[in-house]
Amino acid sequence: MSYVDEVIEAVVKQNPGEAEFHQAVKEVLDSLRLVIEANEEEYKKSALLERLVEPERIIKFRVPWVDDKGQVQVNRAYRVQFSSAIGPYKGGLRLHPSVNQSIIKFLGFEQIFKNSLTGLPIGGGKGGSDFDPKGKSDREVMAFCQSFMTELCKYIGADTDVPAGDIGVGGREIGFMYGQYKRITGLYEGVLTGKGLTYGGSLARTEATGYGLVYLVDEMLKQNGKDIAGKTVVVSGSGNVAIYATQKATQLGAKVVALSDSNGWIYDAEGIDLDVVREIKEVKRGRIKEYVDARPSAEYHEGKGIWTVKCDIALPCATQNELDLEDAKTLVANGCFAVAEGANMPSTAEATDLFLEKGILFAPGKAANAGGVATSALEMSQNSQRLSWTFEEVDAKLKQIMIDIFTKMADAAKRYGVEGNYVVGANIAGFEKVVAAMNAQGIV
Ligand SMILES: NC(=O)C1=CN([C@@H]2O[C@H](COP(=O)(O)OP(=O)(O)OC[C@H]3O[C@@H](n4cnc5c(N)ncnc54)[C@H](O)[C@@H]3O)[C@@H](O)[C@H]2O)C=CC1
Ligand SMILES: O=C(O)CCC(=O)C(=O)O
Repeated sequence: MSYVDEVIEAVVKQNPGEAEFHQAVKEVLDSLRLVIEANEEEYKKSALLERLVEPERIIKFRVPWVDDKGQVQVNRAYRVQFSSAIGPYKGGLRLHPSVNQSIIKFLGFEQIFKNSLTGLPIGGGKGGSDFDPKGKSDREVMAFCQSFMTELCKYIGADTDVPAGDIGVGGREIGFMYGQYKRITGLYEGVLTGKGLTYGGSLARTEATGYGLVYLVDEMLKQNGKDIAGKTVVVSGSGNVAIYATQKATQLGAKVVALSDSNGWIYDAEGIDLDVVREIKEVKRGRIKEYVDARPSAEYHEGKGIWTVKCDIALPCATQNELDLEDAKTLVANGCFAVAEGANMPSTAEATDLFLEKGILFAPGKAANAGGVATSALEMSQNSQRLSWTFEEVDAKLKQIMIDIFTKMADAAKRYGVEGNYVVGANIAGFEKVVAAMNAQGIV
């Protein structure tokens, strides 16, 4: 059995029930076979892969809080500090009822390579809780966030571990968490990113993941003789990433015709009116079906099915495994020629394989959505300098970082004889820097 297969088998055996984590490890290690086989003896001797797939630390804790009826609720929370090889742990916090150790570990593992691809000095981590912010009052969200941070603050810091937002964690939640961190530790430091602009946040961080996704798509299309202008785009989700991906794609001349949430999806043949979506999602915290109240010519469909909408470019921006083999077949049959992942691991392994087999331009999440964490690293730099850069400055850096990420993954794929396979390219390019840092630092 090859070294890669031995490690994959051990990961499955030693982490029972962690399906998403197994999936992420398999996807990464499978695509690294070319590199690993060329260095097998050396990597095996230093147990490089065994160290890479084992988090440095997992913190698991309870979060008690009081709801509006005076009832005490208890949630379970995690922070997975996966790898500090190239910098302090960095990665978001997810608040969603589906959160468990497997999901946080898969996200933390992906984050190692994504953060490496940004070219900035940030390690990999992720956290979250099974708390569901949906339907909770502001006071309940604050009570949860304060209790969550009361425990988490013991393990994080501006130079050790810097969390940020992810599903269910936006400006409101980051504000409550930051206030509690400061109150307990007395430190006014860049311990979280995605902060509000009045207390150390960076301009363009809110937009960064969605904008970065479209900058990368733009570059991928250009390098393949195509143009985003005039193309029809389907974006799934309607949260932070989806909203700003829609905005940037529209600015670059594309037409976004569909968005979704966990209940259903909307189709607007004239192009999504983002003001309506932002009012529903960012102000009212409502459901996407309310869109048709303001735009009666649009359609709302309950349940899954957004990938049946005919498009040139698909941008899955909701959640993991939201796009399966059947969806991929439908997209290809409908003429879709490019897919870029705004979410983390939204395509199943089978769907990804089909896209690659059919020659679809496919940008994996760890490259395509890296603009968010890259801009978080820029927020950390501004906090350290005690300076604030302009929107234009941050946006220009973000754009260059996304172009560089495309170049790195395209070059790595070419170097290993699989030109155009950006899955292999992104994994190799991310892996190389992490391995060099691990080797330089001895057996730790
Ligand atoms: N916010 C950020 O900076 C970054 C986010 N991501 C990833 O992007 C994805 C979306 O995150 P955000 O937009 O930040 O979260 P969000 O909480 O702002 O929005 C999530 C969206 O996904 C939808 N959704 C959740 N579960 C769904 C399901 N089962 N089916 C259909 N829709 C569903 C929600 O209704 C919501 O519209 C996640 O995979 C996240 O890990 C990746 C990089 C950075
Ligand atoms: O901005 C960050 O630190 C985290 C972003 C994130 O969670 C992600 O890239 O998936």
